[in-house]
Amino acid sequence: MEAIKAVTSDRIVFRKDAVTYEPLNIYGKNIVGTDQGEWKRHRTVAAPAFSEANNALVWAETIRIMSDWFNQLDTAQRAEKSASNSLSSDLTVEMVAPMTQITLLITSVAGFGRQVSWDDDSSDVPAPGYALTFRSAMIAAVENVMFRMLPPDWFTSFSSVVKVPYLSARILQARQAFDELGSYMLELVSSARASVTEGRSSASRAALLHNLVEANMSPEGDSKCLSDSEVLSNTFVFLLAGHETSAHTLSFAISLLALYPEAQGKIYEEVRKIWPEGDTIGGSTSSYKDFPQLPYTLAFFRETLRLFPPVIRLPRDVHTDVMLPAQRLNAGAKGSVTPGESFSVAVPAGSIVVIDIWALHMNPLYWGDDVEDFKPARFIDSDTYRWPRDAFLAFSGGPRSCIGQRFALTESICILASLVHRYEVLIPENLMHKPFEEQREAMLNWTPGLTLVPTNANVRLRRRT
Ligand code: HEM
Repeated sequence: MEAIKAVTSDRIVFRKDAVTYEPLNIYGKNIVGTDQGEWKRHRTVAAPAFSEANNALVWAETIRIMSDWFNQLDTAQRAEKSASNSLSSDLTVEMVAPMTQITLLITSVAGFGRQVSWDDDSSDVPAPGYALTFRSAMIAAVENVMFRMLPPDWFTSFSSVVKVPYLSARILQARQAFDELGSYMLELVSSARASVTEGRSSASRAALLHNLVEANMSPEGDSKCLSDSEVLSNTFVFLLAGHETSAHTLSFAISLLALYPEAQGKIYEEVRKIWPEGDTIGGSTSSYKDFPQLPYTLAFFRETLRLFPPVIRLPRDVHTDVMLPAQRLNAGAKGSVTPGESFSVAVPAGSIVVIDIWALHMNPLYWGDDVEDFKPARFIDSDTYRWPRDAFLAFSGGPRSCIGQRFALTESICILASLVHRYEVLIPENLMHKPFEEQREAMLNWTPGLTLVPTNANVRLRRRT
């Protein structure tokens, strides 16, 4: 743990390999694809954009989007019931797709300042001069990002002349989506600038893009300023960095709700205190001030992140010869460990060190002998216990830690609370009569991708009210 702290806190000696992330600079330089002084310029402007006003917007939009989704589920449920003549009103839902859509739609408003509805609205036609609506351009850009990042420009031009099956279509789709999203975003930058200059208030005032534009206009010297293309490049990487990480963790969390009904019951108890039964998710009264009233829901989400961190390893390039502190562990009975001798490891410049987040999260020295168990309460402090902050690295640590941590926690807690308020989350029918271990293994199955990808996040939803 000491070595990890040394690595994450020193961004001069231990550097992110910016070259790997350079393809992300599609619209211009941004916080993810830069390092050192260049990165600092982006981070200084970006940090204040993740303000409390932005968190309040995230909460309000999450409530709106969840209500839209619940209406969709009601329609699906009615259709299924009449088609099958079934008495059961349960609905089986695969969670990765809706969670991906929900987190994208939240970022559309709280990131870009563009409110979009759950459905592809047929009356929502592309703006003059565009082939795609803002919503379609955003979704197509995210879905085709690899086809925009990886092929060199000459190959993209070549694809429009010589058709390579499948590949040409995806590359051209990606090009169109990115071009159109870029144009939409430039319009949003201009309109945000106009609203700041004219002191106009607008619905999108707390959106990240608006905040970046405003911070960029403050008279604090040019060195801090980002160009328009850098503003939109940053807003786009917020969308990329934020939606899959959150969507996949939420999908695991929802499977865990079904697997651990007692923990789900505690969330329901907590939620009922702030949103009485029958109330539409918090009614019109719910706001970001509800967040601190949901400590167990937050602990539940953190425990999900401990067991399923979306980013499992972080590599860093070592730029100077350095000594790192280390400690041997003595293995005890039944997987327990005790601290052993401390020593130092010499790490020469030119090495790569890899922070193993998952191993840290599964170390019994910090989390106890029940480290494998799902126990949200381990994230709740008491008079005699403080959960080990330095042993939890899902959002990384130090200066390059996740800038969107509070954004992610705000949307995720609101999503879990509103879901549990409306539905009882249950094991799907095909696993209902299997032993617990088999259910757990099936529902929490994953495959490696850019993040941990849940492969079987199906649950049954039963309306409570
Ligand atoms: C559960 C959700 C999330 C998790 C687990 C997560 C995790 C992480 C981790 C581990 C890093 C460090 C990556 C590295 O050093 O290579 C990171 C960086 C970052 N995250 Fe997140 N993230 C989440 C959600 C979000 C959201 C919602 C946003 C934006 C709205 C966001 C924006 C970013 C950005 C811009 C960086 C780069 C920061 C920098 O280099 O200064 N993340 N995130």
